[in-house]
This record gives sequence, structure tokens and C-alpha cells, in this order.
Amino acid sequence: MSPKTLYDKIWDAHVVHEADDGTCLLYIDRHLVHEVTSPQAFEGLRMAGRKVRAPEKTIAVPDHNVPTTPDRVNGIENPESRIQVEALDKNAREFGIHYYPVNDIRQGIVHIVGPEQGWTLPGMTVVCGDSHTATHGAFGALAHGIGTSEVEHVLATQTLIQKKSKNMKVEITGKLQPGVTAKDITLAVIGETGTAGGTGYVIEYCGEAIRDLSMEGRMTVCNMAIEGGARAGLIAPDEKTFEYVKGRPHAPKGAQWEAAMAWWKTLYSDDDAHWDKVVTIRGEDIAPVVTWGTSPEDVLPITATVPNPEDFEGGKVEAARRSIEYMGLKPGQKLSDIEIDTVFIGSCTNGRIEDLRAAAEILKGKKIKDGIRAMVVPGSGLVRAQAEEEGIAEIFKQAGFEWRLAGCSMCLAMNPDQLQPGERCAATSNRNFEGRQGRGGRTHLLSPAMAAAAAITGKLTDVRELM
Ligand SMILES: CC(C)[C@H](C(=O)O)[C@@H](O)C(=O)O
Ligand code: SF4
Repeated sequence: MSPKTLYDKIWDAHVVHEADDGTCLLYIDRHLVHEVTSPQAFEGLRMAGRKVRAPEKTIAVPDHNVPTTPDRVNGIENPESRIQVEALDKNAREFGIHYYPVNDIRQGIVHIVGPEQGWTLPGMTVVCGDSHTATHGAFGALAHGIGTSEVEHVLATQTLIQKKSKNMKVEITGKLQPGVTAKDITLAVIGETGTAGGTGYVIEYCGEAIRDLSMEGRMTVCNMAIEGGARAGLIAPDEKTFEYVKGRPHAPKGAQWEAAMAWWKTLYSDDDAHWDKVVTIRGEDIAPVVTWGTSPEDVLPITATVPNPEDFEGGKVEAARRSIEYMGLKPGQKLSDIEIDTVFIGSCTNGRIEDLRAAAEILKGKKIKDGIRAMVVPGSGLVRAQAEEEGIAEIFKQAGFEWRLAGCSMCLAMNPDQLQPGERCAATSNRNFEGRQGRGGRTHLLSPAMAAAAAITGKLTDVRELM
């Protein structure tokens, strides 16, 4: 048998039919659904008189629009948001799919809930009408976003029409320096490859620095594969993966667990598998980073200065000029001199327990700078409960952070958590596009520890100075 990559293996195991031009029909093991991209899909089914083909493999949770304040169960003010959440509620109940409503402690961001509940397992195909579905690739699952018409197709047939991507390997060798986290890895990779570097590929992340990451860290890395242009990102499962999965509510049990493990242990790229593209970065060379512009590739070590647009090539000169202008910065200005107004810790990139622990470690016994608005939005109700149990919530509150309920929140500002025009935010999320966190708002992406450091000093700060 010819050697295969992990992606090849999962792909081959899910092909139901292959057409002459190579287009395939893939079987889908898990379909995750949120309120923004599903209403029309369910409506399409209803109009065609169809059912959900595999309701037991379909999981719905509202996350993007839900307010994160304690009174949220009483209703959502914004009519568009309310309609989407109510539609999901109605559709989930009517079509009999798994559902975590807004007042259920298991509710949270779909990409945090899936792994937490054991829906996401190694070797699976996982789709969701959401670009950050790549997060689930951390388990060695082939996971990616789909559009609303595809959501309808998967609901109706439990299959998806796909063409195979090429194989790309991103290897992070050796150890990380103190203060450097999974978020710094994933941003540094995009800094190296650019936002189009992964276009047409599925990325497998490997190397010692990736192996050393916890499952939470691996999810952070895979989460941003899409920002690097890739179809999906994945990491071969290992003992850490199996350990994380074992005992989760929907993980296999008993004989089924044994059978699953037999398959999961074959899920790695063969030694001489073919890679269409390889990128290698030394873990020691990665610094705590922060974005200065309006694209995730606009990223530099916190010790750097705002670049000069003239230093870029071709079309990037104009893009950099526009970024710097929108961000209200000056070329040559030290990144660590940039003052911020707001800190947001949360999102499917960095809203897991380990992220909150990392931020709390920096905040312990300290107060945030006067005048800074800072909020923590745990990625799920269970993350929130665990943080409360561990005393982390108390550290955040004592420091001056608002302690919120789970949702996407200020990651994309579809709910009331928004930046005001001109406000500058240190954010642990994954997109720094113009106005992403509220019209006219400015976003600097960074790790949870770096966000905590910024909250204390009121400016972008090298977390290593506070360690
Ligand atoms: C609303 C949704 C379709 C969108 C996505 O697909 O990523 C959102 O989650 C985002 O992060 O911008
Ligand atoms: S947390 Fe942000 S990136 Fe993740 S699904 Fe929600 S809006 Fe998208």
C-alpha cells in the first residue's frame, strides 16, 4: 500500500462515491449547527418535506447572538438576533436533533461544546456552517466549515460533495520559550505563510512543540488554520487525545471504545507520505506576538515596531498603509507603547479553561489599569463553572474584569458586547478585520497571557516582563 498522510487516511475512510473528475461524496460523522447559518437550511428541508437524515449525529447550540449578561434568558433585544436564536430553538426541537439551549450549562461556542461533550472524536469528518470548524482538527478529525446550502445538504443526506485538497505539513520543532503559547505558534505560522499560504491545502501540524501542547493548545492552533487560508488543520491523535476524550458524555464506551482505539491508533501520517508543501519553524524562534494591522498575517513579536509600508512588496504596500491608518498607528512606533481601551478574553480560539488559567496566572493579586474595560467570556457554561470552582473567576473579578456567560460575544460583536468607534482592544480571538468587534473598533490579536498583561499596564505588553 502506498504511504498516506493522516488526511488521506480519513478522506479514504469516508468516500461514499467518487466521480470521474475526482469530485467525491463524503460521509459526515458529525454535523454541528449554530443559529446564524442554519435557519435557511432547516427552512429548505421543511419546504421539501424532508427530515434530518441523522439527528443523532447533529448537534445544535446558539452562540453568536446570545447576550453574555445574567439576564439574557429573558430575551434578546436585537430583532435579527432574536429571530435566529428562536429559529434554532424551534428547528432543533422540531427536527429532533441534540440541542443545548441558552439556559443549559452545557451551552457555549459550538467549537468548544463539541469536544467538551465528546462529540468530536479522532478520525471523524466534522462539519459546521462556520469557518472555525477547523478547531476540531486538534483531535485528528477532518473538520471544516461549510456554507448554508451545504448545511441543508448534510442535514438531508449526512454527506457532503467535496474535492480533495493537497497535503501541507507545518512542523514546529523543539521547545517553546517561556511566555510563548499555542496562540503565538498559530499567529507566527500565519505571519510566515500569509493568509493565502494554506489555500488549497489541509494542514497537518506536527513536531515536538505541537506534541507538547495540551488538547486546549492544539485546538487553538487548528482554530486558526482557516486564517492561514487552509481548508482544515489537523493534528495526529496521541495518548493526550485519547485521555481527553475518554469518559466524555458522548465518547464511545466499553467494547466500542476498544474498537475505536484500534482505528484511532492508525491515525498518523506514514513516514514516507507525500507532502505538497512543507513549512518548518523552530519553536525556540517564536516570541510572544501581537497583530498590528487588520489581517491576521500582520503579526510581529511584541518587541518589534509598527512596520513601514514601504518595506512590503507589491500590493501589500497599500494594504499595510491602509491597515496602519485604520489602526491609528505610526510606522516605527513600538508595539509595546500602544495604549488600549478594552481587553477581551474569550472566543473559540482562547475561551477554554487552560486559556483562563493562563490569564489568571498573570492577573493573580493584581488590578487592571484604571479606565480599562476588560471582560472574560468563558467558551462554555462548563468552562465557566470549572473556572469558578478553581477560584479563577474570583481572580478575574478581583482584578476588575467582568465575568460573563458563554458565547461568541466580542469576537464578532453580533451581540451587545461591542467596541465603540475608535476603541482599541487587546483580544484573544482570531480575526482583526476592520470593525470586526464593533464599527470603527480596532483589534490587536494576542494570547490570553498577553491580554492579561495588557489589562494590567493599559498597553500592549511583553508578558515576560510580568512573569
Ligand atoms: C457567523 C459565522 C458564519 C462566522 C464564520 O463562519 O466564521 C463567524 O463564526 C466568524 O467567526 O466570523
Ligand atoms: S467565537 Fe468568534 S470565531 Fe469562534 S465561532 Fe464565534 S464568532 Fe466565530
